[in-house]
Parts: sequence; structure tokens; C-alpha cells
Amino acid sequence: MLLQVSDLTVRYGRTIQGLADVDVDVPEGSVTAVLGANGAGKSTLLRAISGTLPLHRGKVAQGKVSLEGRDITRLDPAEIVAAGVVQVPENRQIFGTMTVEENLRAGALIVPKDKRGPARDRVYELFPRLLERRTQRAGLLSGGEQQMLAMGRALMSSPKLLLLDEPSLGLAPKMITLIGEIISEINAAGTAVLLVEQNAAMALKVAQNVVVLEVGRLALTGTAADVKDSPELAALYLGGHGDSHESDAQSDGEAAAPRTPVARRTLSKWQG
Ligand SMILES: Nc1ncnc2c1ncn2[C@@H]1O[C@H](COP(=O)(O)OP(=O)(O)OP(=O)(O)O)[C@@H](O)[C@H]1O
Repeated sequence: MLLQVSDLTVRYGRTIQGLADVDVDVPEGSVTAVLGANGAGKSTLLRAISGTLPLHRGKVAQGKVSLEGRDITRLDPAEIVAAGVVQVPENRQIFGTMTVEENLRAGALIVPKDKRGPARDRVYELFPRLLERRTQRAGLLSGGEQQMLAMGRALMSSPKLLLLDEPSLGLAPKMITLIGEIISEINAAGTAVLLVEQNAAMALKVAQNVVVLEVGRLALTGTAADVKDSPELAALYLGGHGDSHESDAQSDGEAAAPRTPVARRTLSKWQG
């Protein structure tokens, strides 16, 4: 197993529980999606993995995160990047006054000098739009292009695992489709992806495995194929939240299913 999150409980301050007893496995070479409504704990899970919880006054109260069997729970963010786990933050955090190319260079600081050129070429191959705009200031790019740049920057260090926090956020449907295709390409090239999304339709297209969080707890796990058609997904996630992202996932009325509390279920074992 590439990444194993076991029995993870996260607290913010003394009282707020961000996650409780969460288990997530990311198999080598897979795309694993984490779905859930606002406040379900998706970002908290990514922060726990990337070691950035302390920046948000959070801490792991219990449980463990392992990468290829190595305990990375208490490593700092730079050590986790060096171990091969790189996060693309939700708000993208590109450097607006720097050019596209300079932003990419900033993602390669830990990369040996002779490997930086080839890494950049690979990123440009994956994102031809970034190549076209390499000398432009990043702040002038469209939202979708900024998302590509944030992903490209993360890929500069050739991570084993890419953590994506709601890459579809604020993007037009066509751009969301394109970003989904790019995630599949990144994965086909050998990088595992943990994809946090509110856009279930996109996530279910690109992921093999799915985890659904509900109020900090694991509500549902299974293969994308199993989860996609499950009434549990409609009840847990698509129902009752009225988010516009979600409405295009199921337009057949299922989304209006009442949101009933559902005990944690496993629809099927992880593949592989
Ligand atoms: N820095 C923080 N301080 C205190 N509580 C926090 C902090 N960050 C998140 N929380 C709380 O932890 C819980 C999980 O939040 P989290 O942001 O992980 O959810 P999410 O699924 O990513 O939601 P969203 O889609 O809105 O980002 C929520 O109850 C939230 O209020």
C-alpha cells in the first residue's frame, strides 16, 4: 500500500474534532477520491497527510499516516514533500507576480539541478497551455490555467503521491472535464493521486476508489463503480446539501433523497 491512514483523529484546539477514527488506503498507482459535503473533514485529511495541520492550529490526536510502511505522521511538511507527497492547496497559491516558468521553478527547489529541465519539459508536455504562457505573469492566467500551474508546480518534484484539494472549485464545466482528464493522464504516467472533491461526477469518473466522509467520520468506502450507483451516496452526499457542484452529478431526482444518518459501510474491498 502506498499510503495508509489508520484510525486517524484530528483536533483543532482543545475541543473541535476535525476527523474521528478515519481509515483511508491509497493503493500504488491509483486515484482515490475523497468526497463529502462542506465541513466533512476533507481538507483536514489532506492537512494531516501533508503535515500542515499545525499551520491551522490542528494536531493528530490519535492514529497514524504511513507512506510505503514508513510512519510520516510527525514529519514536518518539507520532510513529507521530500518523502514524495506533494499537495496542491485548495486556493492554488500560485505566485501571481511571477511568470509561469518561475512558478514551476519554485516547485523544483528540492530537485537536483540536472533533473529540473526534464521535469519542466514533462510538465509542459502535460500542460501545453502552460508552455504557450510560460513568460506570462501567473496572475493573468484564467482560473483553470492557474489550477494547471499549481498542479504542474507540484509535479516538478515527481511525487509518488499528489494530493489535490478541490481542483474543480470555481471552474467552468468544460475546464472541469479537462482537469479530470489531466488527472487521469498524471495517474497513467505513474503518480498516485488522492483527490478531494465536492464535484462527485468528476471524481467518480477519474477515481478507482472512493471514500465518503460525513462530519469527520468515514461514511462509505468502495470502488468508484460501486459507490457511483449506490443509494448511500445519494443519501450521504448528493442529498440535502444543495451545492451546485453536486446537482450535475445526478439529475434524475435521486439527489433529493432524504439525508439519513447511515452507519459506516464498506461496499466492497479495495481493488488490488
Ligand atoms: N483551522 C481550523 N480551526 C478550527 N476548526 C477547523 C479548522 N479547519 C477546519 N475546522 C473544522 O473541522 C471540520 C472539518 O473541516 P474541513 O475544512 O476539513 O472540511 P472540508 O470537508 O474540507 O470542508 P470544505 O469543503 O468546506 O473545505 C469542520 O467542522 C471545520 O469547522
